[in-house]
Amino acid sequence: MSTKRRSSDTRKGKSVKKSKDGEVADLSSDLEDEVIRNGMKESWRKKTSFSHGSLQLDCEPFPHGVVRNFVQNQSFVENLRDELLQLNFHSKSNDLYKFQQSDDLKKRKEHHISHIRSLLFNQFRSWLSEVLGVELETTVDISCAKYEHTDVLLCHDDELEGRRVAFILYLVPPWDLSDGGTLDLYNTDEHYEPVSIVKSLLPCWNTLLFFEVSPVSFHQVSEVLTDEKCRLSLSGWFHGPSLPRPQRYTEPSAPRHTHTLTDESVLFEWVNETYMDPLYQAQVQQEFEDTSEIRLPNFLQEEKYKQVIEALRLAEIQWERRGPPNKRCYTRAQLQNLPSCLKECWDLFSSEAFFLLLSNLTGLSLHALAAGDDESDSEGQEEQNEGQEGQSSTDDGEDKRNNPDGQGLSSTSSTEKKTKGPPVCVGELRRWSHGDYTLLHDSVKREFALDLLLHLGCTGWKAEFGGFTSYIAHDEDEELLTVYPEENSLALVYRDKETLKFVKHVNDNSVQESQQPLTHFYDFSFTYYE
Ligand SMILES: O=C(O)CCC(=O)C(=O)O
Ligand SMILES: [Fe+2]
Repeated sequence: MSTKRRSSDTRKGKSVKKSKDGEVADLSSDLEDEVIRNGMKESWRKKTSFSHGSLQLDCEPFPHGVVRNFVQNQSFVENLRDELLQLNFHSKSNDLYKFQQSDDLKKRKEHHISHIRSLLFNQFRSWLSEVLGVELETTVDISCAKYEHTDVLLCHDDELEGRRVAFILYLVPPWDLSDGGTLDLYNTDEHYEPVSIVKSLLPCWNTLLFFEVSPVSFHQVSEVLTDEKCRLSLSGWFHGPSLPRPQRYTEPSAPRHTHTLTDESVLFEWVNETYMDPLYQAQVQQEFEDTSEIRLPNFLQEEKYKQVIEALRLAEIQWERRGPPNKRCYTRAQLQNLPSCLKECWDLFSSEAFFLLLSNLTGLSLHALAAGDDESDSEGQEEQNEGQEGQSSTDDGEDKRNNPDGQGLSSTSSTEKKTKGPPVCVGELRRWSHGDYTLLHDSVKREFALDLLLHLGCTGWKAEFGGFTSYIAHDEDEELLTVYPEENSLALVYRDKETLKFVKHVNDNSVQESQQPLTHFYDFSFTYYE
């Protein structure tokens, strides 16, 4: 931890600064008012709210403050904005965000940028240190962000070593709720997991917002919906001693099941007969072994496919929302009252016959009858693997799959496999609409797995709508594979322990550009473990 010191420029008096070109920059005079400062200080200590002049403090759902008219001089702020807009911006996109970030501002020499940086990390930092009763360090941590139509920063808590207070100075034109781009604050549950948005703050010209970074400081920048305005901001963190962090909550993993007992007839009823041909299967397996992924178009037979599409539109399906928002946001169908056609499709993916088909298509040992597998048959073992615990056995865990290179989709070559037990699967029928996504997070158990995705109702879906599945290498932002929604096309992807996946945020283009009624699509998402 770096040395904590109160810098010599803590000014109690006037802070007027003359720039080279004569432009003067003063922070709000309310920041120099002792009565207001003491009021803020007292409220922060008691975790109550406070409002006076251009300053406001609220402690729900977590402590945050607002300073309106942060810089007194209009023309300074306008020139600062123009200076920032001249910088190079880089498009940033991953599971959590899509926006543009400027070059590093730490050392920029432009007049207005260096001046605001100095005001923030000297004068304002001293004020904040006093109000919070915390020594904030002189560390400069600041960047400029530009959010335009469909840009977003999903639910996160900002926690990173050293960060104590987050700040954002908004440099936006007049902004309405309908423009999106609000800063949304979440409340949290007993596990310190975010639950729902309880406060939304509209960005406002020359307004500075700050909040304490803590285990509960979950927030998001909601998607920008206007295509006429740019949400420009300066943001960063004041560093200081971190608040104590309880251990992050690890959610229990979904129960996994062994296959259900069925005969082959289910395959001949449902699956395009092309994929039932052993010669064709051998070709698919060859390709899969080379690339660890394959797409099988027109997977369901035409008639069955039509029935499934029709059934997906039935009102009787109960769609439940899945959270928490720092991990996922989409709906899935409850199994109890699934229309019979969808239940049958579900049963197909869970069936013994399908485990065998997958073995033949991929070369993985998902069934004892698969060539090269020397395991005993796992018939009759149903629903016995609850979560991760049920899988351990006294077997040696040796790789018995007949995939010759022994690797999944990966940038590395780790070979460790799941402790041996019978092959198992876990699945969901999901619906993806505007605003839905999944995020990478620590609770995902990293292991070898075969992912199956069957996209439905997505004809006309475009890559720029989001909703695609992205596979990336752990700890690197390297994209390994993207699975775009394709109608009635089965995607199989074998991933290793170092490979993670997420579904990209479904954005406003899906609503604006798609032909009605294509505002959502569906997928059967199953994962199989050898
Ligand atoms: O721009 C905002 O309102 C918040 C930005 C933010 O949360 C961040 O950069 O971490
Ligand atoms: Fe943040």
